[in-house]
Amino acid sequence: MQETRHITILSASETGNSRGVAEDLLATVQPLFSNVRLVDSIDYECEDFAEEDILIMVTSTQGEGEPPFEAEDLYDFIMGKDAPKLSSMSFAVLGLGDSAYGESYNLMARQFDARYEQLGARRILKHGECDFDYELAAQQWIHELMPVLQKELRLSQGTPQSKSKIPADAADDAEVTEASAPAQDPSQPDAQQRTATAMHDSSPVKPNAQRGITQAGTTKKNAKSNGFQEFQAILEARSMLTSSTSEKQVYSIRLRLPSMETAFLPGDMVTVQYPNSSKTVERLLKNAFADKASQVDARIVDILQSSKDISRNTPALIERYTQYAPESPFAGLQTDNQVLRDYAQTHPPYALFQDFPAQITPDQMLALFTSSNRRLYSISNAASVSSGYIELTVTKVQFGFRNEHIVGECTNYLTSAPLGTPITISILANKRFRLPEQQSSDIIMVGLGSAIAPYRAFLQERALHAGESGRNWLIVGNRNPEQDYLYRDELERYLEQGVLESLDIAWSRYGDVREHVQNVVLHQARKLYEWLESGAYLYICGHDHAAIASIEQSLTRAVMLSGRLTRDEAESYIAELQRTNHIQQ
Ligand SMILES: Cc1cc2nc3c(=O)[nH]c(=O)nc-3n(C[C@H](O)[C@H](O)[C@H](O)COP(=O)(O)O)c2cc1C
Repeated sequence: MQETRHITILSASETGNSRGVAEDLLATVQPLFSNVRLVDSIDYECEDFAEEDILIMVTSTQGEGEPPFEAEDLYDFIMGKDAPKLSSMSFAVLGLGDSAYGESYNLMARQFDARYEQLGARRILKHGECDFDYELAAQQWIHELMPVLQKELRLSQGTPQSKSKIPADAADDAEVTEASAPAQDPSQPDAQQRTATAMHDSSPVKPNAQRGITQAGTTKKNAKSNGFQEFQAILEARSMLTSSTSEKQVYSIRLRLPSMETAFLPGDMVTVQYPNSSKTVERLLKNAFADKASQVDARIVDILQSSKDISRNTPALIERYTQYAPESPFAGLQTDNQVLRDYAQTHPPYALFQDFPAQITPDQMLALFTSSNRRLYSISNAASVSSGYIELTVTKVQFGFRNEHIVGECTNYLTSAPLGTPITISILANKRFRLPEQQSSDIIMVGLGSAIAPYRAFLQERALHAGESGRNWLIVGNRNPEQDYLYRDELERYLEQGVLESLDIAWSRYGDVREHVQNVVLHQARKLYEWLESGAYLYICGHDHAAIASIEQSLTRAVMLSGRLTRDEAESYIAELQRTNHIQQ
């Protein structure tokens, strides 16, 4: 072993997934080569780049194609003009992302990979791109990396067995993943989360230990999940926020926390573990095994029901399935292929078995599903006002697919489980979605539908400090004021009390006037620009990517009009506000 050689595993993670993969990589490399260290991006000294020998980076992509919070400084440094030459460094990059994000899918992995090469470093392995259900793909990439590293370091040992587990084989290897979707999108069945745009906290990252929760990615794994701690909360109360005549059913859900788990901040999120309904499991088995479905081993049925995400389709799932259905049109396609992505977006997993029947065993079928049964929601209350419980704003997901009535498994669970049911959750600190450090700063909150959830927490917190807080302006969209006015009483009270300086609601299905949030942004261009000019923080939040893109376009237009700027100037203006965390999108 040549002691002069050294490996740095650099982890850039926000919710702990990449950190977990980096830990697995460390555990795999260490038995062969001891001169290896694992560093979180937040702790990385950028001048060390010049000294690196072999750098293996595991990074997720966050926001809309942004680095994880902890890697922002590192990103700015390495992308900046003062980045050092890296001609003596060898590198490989593994990315974790979610193909639902379209063009920004694994953007960080691609950018870091390209940049290291541009700075003169030598790539030893093609960068990897893992999707939503990243675990298996990450293991495969590590498996490819090991012989390359051995060759690089001229090690003679055989490839060690990875110490990390192959998720599909384990019933309890739960990994938090997230999904969200509009109700009509069968691929992403449980809506509401992906508050895709988030406020950066301009303050340094603070350990969450004192808040009684585990900060993702900086603490040891617990037995079940990477990076964060799960515990049981009790389903305490549930009420409908929409009227009985509304097409959508939106609920307020209250979960009582155990006494030690009360700390969270406005903007934080929660993962919810749900059981799949027996109907969903039966439908899957029926489509996979036809009249032999009833003979499938009870163990497999139990794992499918209690531990797997079997309702969200992904390109990676289709790719795995294609090995059993080589005649399918997806054979040979990469996971970034648009045909594959489109199918994943519009078909639940069981449709694969319907459309491209394959000879597959129950164990093989089980191994297709690598993601665990968890969904992510924004917390809609502030702990400072209502400690001891969290509230969620949950739209019940339901849609028709080929004459079947499909319900989102998690939203169905949350909206129908009996009160008193213990529900396994974990709280995730969301450092990208924070109120400004200066209470006196104004805030503008732009959101769609149930994405009002984190803003409700913001408003509760700001109301508490009403005298010292800056102005609050809420711009939200929903369908119909008579049926879909979420938190009406609270918002009207805040208006009366002056907590809300302005409230604009765009009703998209009300009479002849069909208003959308992007129109409101344009109509209010001047006021919006004035607020931004005076230092306001702007939050944009929602899970409908097309609508968010329209809001962004309106924002650019609003800045052009009110600031009398060219498009380029307006885009630079917005980019600067994003850089300084005054806008997150
Ligand atoms: C708010 C939010 C924004 C995200 N944005 C992107 C994105 O733009 N592109 C992408 O490929 N994945 C995106 N993802 C998916 C994450 O990269 C993925 O969940 C990853 O496993 C997270 O890894 P981490 O826990 O190490 O941060 C996003 C996830 C969240 C919660």
